[in-house]
Amino acid sequence: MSILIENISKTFGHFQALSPLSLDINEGEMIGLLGPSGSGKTTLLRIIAGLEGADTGRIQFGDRDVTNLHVRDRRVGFVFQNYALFRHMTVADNVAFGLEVLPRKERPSATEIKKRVMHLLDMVQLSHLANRFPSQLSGGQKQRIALARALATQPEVLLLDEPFGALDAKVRKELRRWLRGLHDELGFTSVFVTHDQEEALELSDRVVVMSNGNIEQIDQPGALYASPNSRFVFDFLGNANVFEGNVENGKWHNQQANIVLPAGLEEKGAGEKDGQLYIRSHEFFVSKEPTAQANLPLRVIAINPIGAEVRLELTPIDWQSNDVWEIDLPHKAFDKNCFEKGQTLYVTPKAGYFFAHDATQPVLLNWETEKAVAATTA
Ligand SMILES: Nc1ncnc2c1ncn2[C@@H]1O[C@H](COP(=O)(O)OP(=O)(O)OP(=O)(O)O)[C@@H](O)[C@H]1O
Repeated sequence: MSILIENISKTFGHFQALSPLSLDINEGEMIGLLGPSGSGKTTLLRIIAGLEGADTGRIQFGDRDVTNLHVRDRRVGFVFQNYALFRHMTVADNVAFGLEVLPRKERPSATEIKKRVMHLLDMVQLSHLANRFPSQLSGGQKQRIALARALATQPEVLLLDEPFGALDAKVRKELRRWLRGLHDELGFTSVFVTHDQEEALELSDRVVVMSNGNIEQIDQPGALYASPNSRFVFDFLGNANVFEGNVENGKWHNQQANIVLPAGLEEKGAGEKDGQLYIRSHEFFVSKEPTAQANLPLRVIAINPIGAEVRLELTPIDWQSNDVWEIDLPHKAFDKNCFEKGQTLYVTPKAGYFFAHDATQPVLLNWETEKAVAATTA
């Protein structure tokens, strides 16, 4: 079922929670609504569900205009963060609930309901727990039951609000994979809310990045990461380090630190301009001396092994940055250099994005190919 959202807006009192926004969701697509707290994700999801009315605009499911339809007539499935299972009902009764409350003429027979519940429990691989009560389940199991319950009435649209928010990292990951598999197998259309960028990038066909009640960018995960169209998206999607630079003699300077401008900036209209360089945490060389390309001294304040990499937290020496810098190194590179807390090191960017103070579009920089190219935007 495709979903068309057209000029939807919402205010609470004087507060504009959603500015008029539009979004086209294809049948069978999985869409992640990603954004910081308060950006309007849940409000948008609730409006799609019919749990909240919009002030303006129109919503269509396939050919059906559902703008003024009651939640129960929209035929969507919901899953919320806090499971919301009925505590006094067994797992099987929880899953059957949506079917039991259907009007008599739509309700399947008792035998059919039983069969469907067992099938759903098989699908979420929990049929052996059919007679347990929610209090006897783990968080991950409860959430899978909540999903089975949401799917019982065979909705064509599934809406999920931080479905895995309350679970630990490992279970989250497993459930993510499992949900994606189920989505592909059953072919429903899903919209889920998350503030976890990894979750959004891993699970979604397209990600909708929101801030302050607006849609900042809509794109496939790879494209979003490679071509953020604003500082906000860049910042939100990946541990960016920001270098504020003023141009002098072919370099960006910040007090004692400097970075050589890459070739090609002029053609892109960003030559000899002051602005900010955004550099992701893995886009650096590190060394014990400055290089011909950059003199960026930093002091190591923390060393944290994170999976396959080591994250160094660093503060600038004799130059200014508002944030702690983070650099991710493969273990090999880290071991070779034997970095220690308190030590001074130098970083040299390999690639980054340049946002000139007077420009709206970023320029993609690549010192390795000595090029600056216009970042493609959605
Ligand atoms: N019923 C309400 N009455 C008043 N303000 C509300 C109401 N619901 C939401 N808001 C406000 O609207 C804004 C958007 O809220 P929303 O819950 O959609 O954000 P969110 O992006 O889902 O945030 P979170 O990730 O924290 O859940 C917030 O500033 C919130 O305080």
